[in-house]
Amino acid sequence: MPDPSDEPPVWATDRFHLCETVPNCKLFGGGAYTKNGFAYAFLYAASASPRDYLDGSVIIARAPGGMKPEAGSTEMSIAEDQSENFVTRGLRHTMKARTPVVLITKNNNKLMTAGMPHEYCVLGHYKPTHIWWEKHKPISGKSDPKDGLRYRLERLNPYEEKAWFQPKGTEEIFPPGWFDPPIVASCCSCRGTFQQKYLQGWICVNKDCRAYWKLPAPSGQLQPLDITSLIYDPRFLKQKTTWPEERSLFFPLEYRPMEVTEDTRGEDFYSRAGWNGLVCPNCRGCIMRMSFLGWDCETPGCNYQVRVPLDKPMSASAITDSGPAFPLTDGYTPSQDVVYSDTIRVCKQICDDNFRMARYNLPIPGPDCYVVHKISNATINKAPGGPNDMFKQLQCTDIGLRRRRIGSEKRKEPKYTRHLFVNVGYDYNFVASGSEKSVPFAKVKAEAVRDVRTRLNWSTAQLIARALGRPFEEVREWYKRQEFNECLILSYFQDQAIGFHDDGEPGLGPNIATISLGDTGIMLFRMKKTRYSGVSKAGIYDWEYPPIPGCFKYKERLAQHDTIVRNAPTKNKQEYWKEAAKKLGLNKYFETPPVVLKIMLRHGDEAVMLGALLQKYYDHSVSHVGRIRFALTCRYIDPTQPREDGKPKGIPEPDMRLYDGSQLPLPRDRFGNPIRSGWEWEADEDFNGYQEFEGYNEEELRQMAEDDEDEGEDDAGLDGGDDEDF
Ligand SMILES: O=C(O)CCC(=O)C(=O)O
Ligand SMILES: [Fe+2]
Repeated sequence: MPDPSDEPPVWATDRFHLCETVPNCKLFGGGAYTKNGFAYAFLYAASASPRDYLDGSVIIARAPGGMKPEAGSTEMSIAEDQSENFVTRGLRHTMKARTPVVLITKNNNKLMTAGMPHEYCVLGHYKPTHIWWEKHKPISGKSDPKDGLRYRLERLNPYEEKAWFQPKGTEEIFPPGWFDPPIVASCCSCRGTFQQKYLQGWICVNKDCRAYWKLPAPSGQLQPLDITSLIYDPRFLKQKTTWPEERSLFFPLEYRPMEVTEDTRGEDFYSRAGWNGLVCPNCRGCIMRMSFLGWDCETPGCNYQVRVPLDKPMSASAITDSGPAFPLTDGYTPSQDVVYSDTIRVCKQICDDNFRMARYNLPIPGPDCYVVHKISNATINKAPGGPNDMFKQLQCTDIGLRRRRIGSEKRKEPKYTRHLFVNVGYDYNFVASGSEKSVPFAKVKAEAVRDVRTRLNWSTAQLIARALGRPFEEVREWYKRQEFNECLILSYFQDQAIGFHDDGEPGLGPNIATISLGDTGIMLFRMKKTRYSGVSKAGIYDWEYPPIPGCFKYKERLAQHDTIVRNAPTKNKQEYWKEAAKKLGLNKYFETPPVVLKIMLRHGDEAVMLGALLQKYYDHSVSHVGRIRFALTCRYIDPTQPREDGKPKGIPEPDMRLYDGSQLPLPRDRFGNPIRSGWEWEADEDFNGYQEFEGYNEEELRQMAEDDEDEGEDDAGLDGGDDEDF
């Protein structure tokens, strides 16, 4: 294959790099990117169908969909009639609005006449000029021709430059406009006016017309068209379309890069624009913002990098609060949490050690499962080594925060977490594959961050002591056996979030504690889909877990669960479980379970989840409004449980430090007396047993469910929902 004449304007080694760098090109999944009714980008890859066409100025492509491969071949044929969908409609709107689309090619595109130098190359901007219906030879075995849609696109090329992908040393033989203009005629049946597209003759391309795709014969009779030997009319194919003032149209293939000047602050790079990909000025490859430190070109031999100023952090006073919040004072900060479900038992808040502590018991059988929200105040945040110091240190120190690949390293098309993270202490076997090791606590450069697990150990042992009504010192002793030995540090820039997931991996302790820094995190809880609906994706009855209040058909399931499980046969179990689910009418797997609890995590707040079953019954997600949020989450990882890949988990580092949050001066009343409330938790007076869901706000929940969908549910978990805008 000959080399192309020039280098592509932008290229990438994988989709992710491309999608984060080229504007309006979020082709994370399929072959077209549409948004708000417009089609913006198309990926033009492997499968070519008959009559597909490409040269330096024109592309004729078939609309995606309805295709199947021919038996024993990679050639695709139409198996079903296509119908106009949102992509076609989007392209039509784009065409009418005179807005170009970006075309990307993959290096397996069979129509390219020059070898592609990279996996993904941007061909350029194209003007959509025609969309029409055709009849297609159907897939072998089917007799009727099928209807399919075709697009003609013309390279936006106001300066008549040669296409970079034109084979080296060649010219386009017939540049656009070389031939006479296309023949235009109207259909005598439907009156539609169309250009003649094929040399065989003019045909009507209105699918609803009786003359559709038939050749008018001299006798006046309509003849069927032989679809196997069609040739494009060069007058149609190579016509030149001009758009008004297209010489003034300049469509950049990269976002406006953020400039680093003397005035630039670190926080400028937390905004959405601050973590877009860059096009390397040296090699034209796409560079994702993989690191807190900035951008590093990954092309071997190309050392281009952009560094973010780490010495000008965002101050704690610049943190944006989501919604109406109360200014922090030295008093106990009011809560902004919302309990949407009556199934949650809210305990009386305890105010002590400067924290307002709200406890939410979830309706799970067996030992108590609950979430505690510890709401911080100004005294805590400002104390040396406290949240304000941590916030600063996290921004100013290179602690290794990076985005990492998700799933197996071998996966052909890599995916990356959206947010950045680094693991400290024992290895946590989560979704990101990363070959990098966890950083020992002793080696973390930011001191306040190293101390975070000591703080959270104190907090969690305190909470357990309160829950048991036992003295702290006593609880602290046996708690030691399960104290946190791992800390996952996550940073979320603007629009980054963590989708619904649980923290119930095998080998994780029952307690998980997080400290939230920066902008307010919105932590949502909802039942896991299988628990809520009582049935797995595959239709199997959820036999391992008894139903809990708030789940779909709670009463019916509760009444029958034990019997169903008891009567399970030893053979053909799957069939039995499927039948059981069907009988109960459990058909809600694909419905989003309602959010039951919203916790507003402000700067310095802690969220503690207690009880292993909590992770089996509920998922949580966290998003934030604003530019930057850090979450430092500590877990206990059982050293005796093997890691999935058999590698060592790290070096055990018992928590030898001390932290005692009760040493800070307490809020005082106007007579100067310290204020604190009781030691033990009590249920709120008005809790009247578990009920079906009813107390939640429909509108708000729908909104949340929609927001959630935007995040792309497939790879929730630590992926943080990467498929933006899908
Ligand atoms: O961002 C957060 O606060 C939560 C992080 C989390 O859920 C996790 O690390 O598993
Ligand atoms: Fe989590």
